Amino acid sequence: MYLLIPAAGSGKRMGADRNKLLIDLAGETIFAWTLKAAQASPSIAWIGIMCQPIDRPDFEAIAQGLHLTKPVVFIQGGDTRQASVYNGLQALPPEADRVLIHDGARCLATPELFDRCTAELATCPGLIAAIPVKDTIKQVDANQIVSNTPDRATLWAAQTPQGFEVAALKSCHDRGLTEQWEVTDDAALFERCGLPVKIVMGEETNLKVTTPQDLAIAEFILRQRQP
Ligand SMILES: Nc1ccn([C@@H]2O[C@H](COP(=O)(O)OP(=O)(O)OP(=O)(O)O)[C@@H](O)[C@H]2O)c(=O)n1
Ligand SMILES: C[C@](O)(CO)[C@H](O)COP(=O)(O)O
Repeated sequence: MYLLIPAAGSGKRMGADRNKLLIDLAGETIFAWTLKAAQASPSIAWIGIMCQPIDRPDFEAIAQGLHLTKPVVFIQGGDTRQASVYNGLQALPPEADRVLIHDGARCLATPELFDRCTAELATCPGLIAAIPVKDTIKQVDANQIVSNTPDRATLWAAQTPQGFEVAALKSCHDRGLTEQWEVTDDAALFERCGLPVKIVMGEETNLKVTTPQDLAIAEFILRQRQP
């Protein structure tokens, strides 16, 4: 399976002075933990990393230090996650017919999750890892008044990996560009184009390291995993 890792963000919500993927987390960078999971997943055969030029030397050094056995390609990132994935899709080898996309910031995803998504992607054109929401979710209007309480049984929190047929996702991204859709994940483009997106059970621990609080929680989870 081909894997694209969007890693071209800046980490504004982390409040760091550099890409948050370069922050230390339990002795490794966030980026290194993500790469290690991809390396340990038998189903992943090729890794493309979308990053900003300023971060590339650091990312290359980290990847080199991990002695990865899989081909790793660095790709110019874009101004948004959507643009970074667009660039990643253009850089896939022509023989790539399916692809997994996994946020560099979701550094706690297990190799087993990658493998489950890979296996499932043989059976459908699009999928996302997701978990059922535990909270009661309120929809709120512009005046901060609750307008609706959707049935929780229908609500799932989207994660990555997200996997797709390459040709279909490329045309969804092209349409997104033409129609100026702005989305926060690739599944949203698939959905807007009327294509089905299947759910694969995600992982409670597969959080996206977004804020300093997430960093502390991620550190706790990683320490628990260490023998
Ligand atoms: N222009 C961008 C923006 C984000 N990402 C990547 O998309 C993933 C999810 O984005 P997020 O967690 O929001 O990262 P940042 O954009 O870095 O964070 P923030 O929104 O707080 O600035 C991250 O792995 C991030 O590096 C990307 O490849 N290109
Ligand atoms: C793709 C994603 O990780 C799914 O949960 C998420 O949508 C990334 O979006 P963010 O707005 O950058 O948090």
